[in-house]
Amino acid sequence: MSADVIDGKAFAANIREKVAAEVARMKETAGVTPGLAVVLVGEDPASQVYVRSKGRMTREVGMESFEHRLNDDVSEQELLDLVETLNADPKVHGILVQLPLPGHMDSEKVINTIDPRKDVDGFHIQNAGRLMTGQKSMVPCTPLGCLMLLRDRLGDLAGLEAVVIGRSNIVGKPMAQLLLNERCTVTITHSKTKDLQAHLKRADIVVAAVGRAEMVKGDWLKPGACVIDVGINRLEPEPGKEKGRLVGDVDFASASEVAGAITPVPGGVGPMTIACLLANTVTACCRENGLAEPEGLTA
Ligand SMILES: NC(=O)C1=CN([C@@H]2O[C@H](COP(=O)(O)OP(=O)(O)OC[C@H]3O[C@@H](n4cnc5c(N)ncnc54)[C@H](OP(=O)(O)O)[C@@H]3O)[C@@H](O)[C@H]2O)C=CC1
Ligand SMILES: Nc1nc(=O)c2c([nH]1)NC[C@@H]1CN(c3ccc(C(=O)N[C@@H](CCC(=O)O)C(=O)O)cc3)C=[N+]21
Ligand SMILES: [Mg+2]
Repeated sequence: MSADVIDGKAFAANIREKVAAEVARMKETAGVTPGLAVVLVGEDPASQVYVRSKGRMTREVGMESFEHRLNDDVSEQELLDLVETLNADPKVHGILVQLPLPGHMDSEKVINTIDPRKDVDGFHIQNAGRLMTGQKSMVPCTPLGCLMLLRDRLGDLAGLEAVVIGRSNIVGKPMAQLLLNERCTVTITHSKTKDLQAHLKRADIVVAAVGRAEMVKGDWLKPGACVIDVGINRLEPEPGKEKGRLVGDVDFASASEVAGAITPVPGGVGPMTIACLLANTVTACCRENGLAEPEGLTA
């Protein structure tokens, strides 16, 4: 193996330490405690684990955590009412509504009901528009975490060729926008892209956000490329095992023979997403209270 393995877990722990120090300072100097509300609709076990670990880490950095669990047969109006209540609650500085929502709900409407100043996911149309036009915004957590890892590894990204695989509103598009803001030359690829491998062969930076287990192979990559694997895919369990292994969208074994650096799954982008969610909550709370924003926690 030639690639350096990027330790997202350690990097994320470092960010959470910075967040914790900031939270302590805010309590002491301004008497405010940042609060994060997480809304989970339905009983999906994987989502419940994710919400629990977010809640634990929120409390570990000294912030307040508010968890709201609704049955999946709740009406859209009841969810909208809860969002409005959280918008009006001065103890809540960040609101995350876990996606995907049940099919009978209009996710766009729910997201756009969140007060954009409390939209720590950065999914509200105002935040997406602000990011696109270079105005101060809340930046989506997963792309922000990826950017932090890339900057740490590569320094100035200007002029580098970046290929983003996937064009979702929550990962691919904001990721591409952040890389463009860094003045990379950015290509966004997707399921209708004709020759993905031809694009990847030129890429100094690859961000894979597809949702297809181990799709990207090592011989598709430019030697020395920096590979950020966003995918979270659960394989079928091996015989006698209850749970399948967690893998990314990149075939780690072959890719690590060719890449210069690569994030593992688990232990790469996932922990960064949670750390950036906490960082965004601190940022939102500082803005709300007219406090100086900490360095190094935003894009
Ligand atoms: N680590 C973390 O913190 C997070 C991880 N994830 C994970 O990241 C992955 C992507 O998530 P998300 O963006 O929400 O997924 P979506 O399903 O919304 O988007 C997937 C994208 O991949 C594209 N795609 C599908 N098949 C191919 C293919 N064969 N070649 C090229 N592109 C393809 C799709 O193209 P098209 O648009 O044409 O259909 C689409 O744009 C998932 O595994 C998810 O679990 C997500 C969020 C956070
Ligand atoms: N409104 C909203 N915002 C999101 O940011 C959001 C969402 N909905 N819905 C689901 C996806 C997925 N996502 C993950 C975040 C962290 C890990 C994570 O911490 N993963 C760990 C390990 C997980 C494990 O071992 O089970 C890791 O990769 O090391 C995974 C997945 C955020 N998402
Ligand atoms: Mg996110």
